[in-house]
Amino acid sequence: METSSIEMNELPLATKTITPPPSIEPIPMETSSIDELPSSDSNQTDSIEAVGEKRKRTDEDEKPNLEPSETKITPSPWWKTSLCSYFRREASCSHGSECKYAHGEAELRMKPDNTWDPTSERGKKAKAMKMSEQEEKEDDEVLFTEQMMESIDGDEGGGGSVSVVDLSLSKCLVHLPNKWQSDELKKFLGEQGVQYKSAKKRRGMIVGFVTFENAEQLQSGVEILDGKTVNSSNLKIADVLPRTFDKNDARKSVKSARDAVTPLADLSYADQLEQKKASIGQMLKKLARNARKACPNGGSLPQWVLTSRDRGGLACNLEGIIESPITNGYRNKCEFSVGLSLQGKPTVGFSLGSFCAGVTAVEEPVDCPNVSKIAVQYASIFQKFIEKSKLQVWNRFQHSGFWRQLTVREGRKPGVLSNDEDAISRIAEVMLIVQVCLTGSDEAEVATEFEEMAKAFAEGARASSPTLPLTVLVVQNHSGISNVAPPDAPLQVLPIPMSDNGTNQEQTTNALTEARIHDHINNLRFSISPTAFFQVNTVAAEKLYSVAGDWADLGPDTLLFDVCCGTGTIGLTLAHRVGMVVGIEMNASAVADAEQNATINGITNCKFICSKACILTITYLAENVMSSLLKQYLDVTQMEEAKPLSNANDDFDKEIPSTEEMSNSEHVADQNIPPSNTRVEELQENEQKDSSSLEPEKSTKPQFKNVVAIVDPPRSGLHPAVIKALRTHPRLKRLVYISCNPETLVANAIELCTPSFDEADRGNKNYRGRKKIGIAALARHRAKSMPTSEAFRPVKAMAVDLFPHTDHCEMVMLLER
Ligand SMILES: C[S@@+](CC[C@H](N)C(=O)[O-])C[C@H]1O[C@@H](n2cnc3c(N)ncnc32)[C@H](O)[C@@H]1O
Repeated sequence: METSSIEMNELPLATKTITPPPSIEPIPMETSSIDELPSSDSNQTDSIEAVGEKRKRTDEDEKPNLEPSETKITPSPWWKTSLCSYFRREASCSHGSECKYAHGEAELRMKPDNTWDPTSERGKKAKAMKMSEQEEKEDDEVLFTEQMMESIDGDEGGGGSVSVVDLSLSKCLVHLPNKWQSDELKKFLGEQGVQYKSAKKRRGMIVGFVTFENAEQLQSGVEILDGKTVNSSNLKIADVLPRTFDKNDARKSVKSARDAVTPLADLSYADQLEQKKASIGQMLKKLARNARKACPNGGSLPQWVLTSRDRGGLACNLEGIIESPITNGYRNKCEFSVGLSLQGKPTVGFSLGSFCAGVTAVEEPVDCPNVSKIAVQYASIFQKFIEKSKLQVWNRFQHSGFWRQLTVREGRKPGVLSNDEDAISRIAEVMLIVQVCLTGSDEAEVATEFEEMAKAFAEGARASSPTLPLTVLVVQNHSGISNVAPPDAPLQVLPIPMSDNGTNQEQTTNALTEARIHDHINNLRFSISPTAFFQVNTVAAEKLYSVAGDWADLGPDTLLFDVCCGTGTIGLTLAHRVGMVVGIEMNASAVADAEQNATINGITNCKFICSKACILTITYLAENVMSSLLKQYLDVTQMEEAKPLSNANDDFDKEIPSTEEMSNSEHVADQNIPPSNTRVEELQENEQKDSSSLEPEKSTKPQFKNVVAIVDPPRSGLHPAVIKALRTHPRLKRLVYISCNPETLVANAIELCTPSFDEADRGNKNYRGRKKIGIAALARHRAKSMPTSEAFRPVKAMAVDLFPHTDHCEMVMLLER
């Protein structure tokens, strides 16, 4: 089987060597056994930048400091607790029995913390068992923490009392269709012949709640419903955990905020890196497997697919994983939900699970190592304030309340890099964004609350030791279902009261009109507005951008497209290495930031293009702007050659995916919900206006020989039409894909890297099947309709860990043709 553990152990050797400081012993990279043997320097793993390199032989290795029993020295507790990379690869090792690493599974010992090398068979088995235990637990209980039960008798307004509901006679039904409401659930129960007292279901959740009249009804209902298939999902029956249950009850295991937000926090950082590298390796295998299936029948397979077997099934070499220079408190942006805790207390922190799965409890951000100390302090100040506030916290079931979310954004001083202990001194600016729902609120009351809130933040910041920076305080009004507000949700900057220094004079404020803070990347200063994207781990992002820049093979005659450019970070940090940068971004304030950032850094060879619409805009922009700019900046003879083999725009209108298709492709995972078809003309009109300034002015423009694109899309990946635009521009020979979601990178790479089908064999690109299919399968389907064009090939990939303690990881892939 291609995904077998043996193959995972055969990840290719890294070619990129990121040299650790001299005092640091290299770790045995290729084995995936990156748990180091302990040395006198307990911090050594923190300084090692990448794993994936070959283990290097050193003099130290020749004279192992941890001798076997022969020398009468007690062996280290770490002796033979990791597998030896040489032995694994070569079936021999020059250290023989003296080797401190285990030669095979039989020799392997358990680690002092009672765990096994995660790359060993026993390690993998233990991990799989832990995961399935976890899943079982999660399936058995649904954490139900809001007032739905109170209104279960049919009072949608929630006016009932929890005492009327007997929880021992209540059950949760899990895996119900998302769209159903109480009426559909009741109808379904009736059709199944299930008798019950009351049934409740909210749209947007997969969980419904049913209360029975007595134990017999409950038993019969469970028998009928358990495992029943509804819309191709099997129903599960779970117990209800009420909001008031005893958290310390050992029978009920409930996730903590730490488990929910930083699920890997209990692993060593070396093990986290190893796990992430292995998972990126799996993605590369998935790409090769799917590409093989996506190639036209009867044609020859591309070389990179044929040679994937030589690389253990990987689509291209995985060069290694670059670790984050800081692992604790690294997030420069933390979004804290406001809601009720398990005990029903107004809380500012993290949700313990997804609303869709019936979870709304919010717990304080205790022991979450990715959160900065400043952010935790502000969350606590805000929590104390809302405890006394007359306005209610947000209730997702009832869709009511006022206080919804607190976002803490931090800006670093230039050139300072330190560990978490210095976090406060490293942060120069802080922006607080408080999300509220103003619907139905009293203006005067709200004004008073805002004033009190600003006072509470200012006093809290001053009372902290050391004093916390507080630069901007913004309120965002949002009434949508989830806390993810659209970028144009109304913002209001609140004045922050300044200290009166003990005098009784009227307080002054920092009445800012512009809400922005600043951060620094590669010695450039970046201005960031409230809703603009900025990588949350700035120091690790520098490493990510530097890999992308190195792989892009830039030069003075390069025209660089920075697709999904945000505040312009990638293009601006690489501007000095290219002739011209064109950034494309849909968030208007991010584009304004990008332009300002070019100005404040004295960069003149960057152009940023914006549309405030959705994913369709970049489709249009990517295709039209790119061809327009190609005309401007590439010489005419080359343009002739560069004519796309097929007109990428001719079926633009038809390119709009149906909602069904979008949900199949999971392209709706973030906010990029496509506009309705009726808005397309309007969009095109606007974009035509935007791009009219890009009409050819050949005489005045420099000519570029080399066209490179760096794409950095959101989790949903690139829209199919953008993929087509990139692929059908023959001048674009090199593409660096940065991804925060390797699953969508794989899907997009299938379309970019598989050969075109003959006209006669082309499929219909829009998937109309009734069955939901995975994104890779959908990409294979779409690949069939790719206009005739030269395919890219994956050249190399690198994992970059921007998110220690979580299971997310960035991935960079170089594609060439
Ligand atoms: C992962 S961020 C990368 C931003 C930037 N490259 C950086 O590193 O700071 C993705 C960006 O793509 C933008 N975006 C999302 N969908 C887009 C679309 N359809 N067209 C243009 N930009 C889009 C988002 O607003 C966001 O700024």
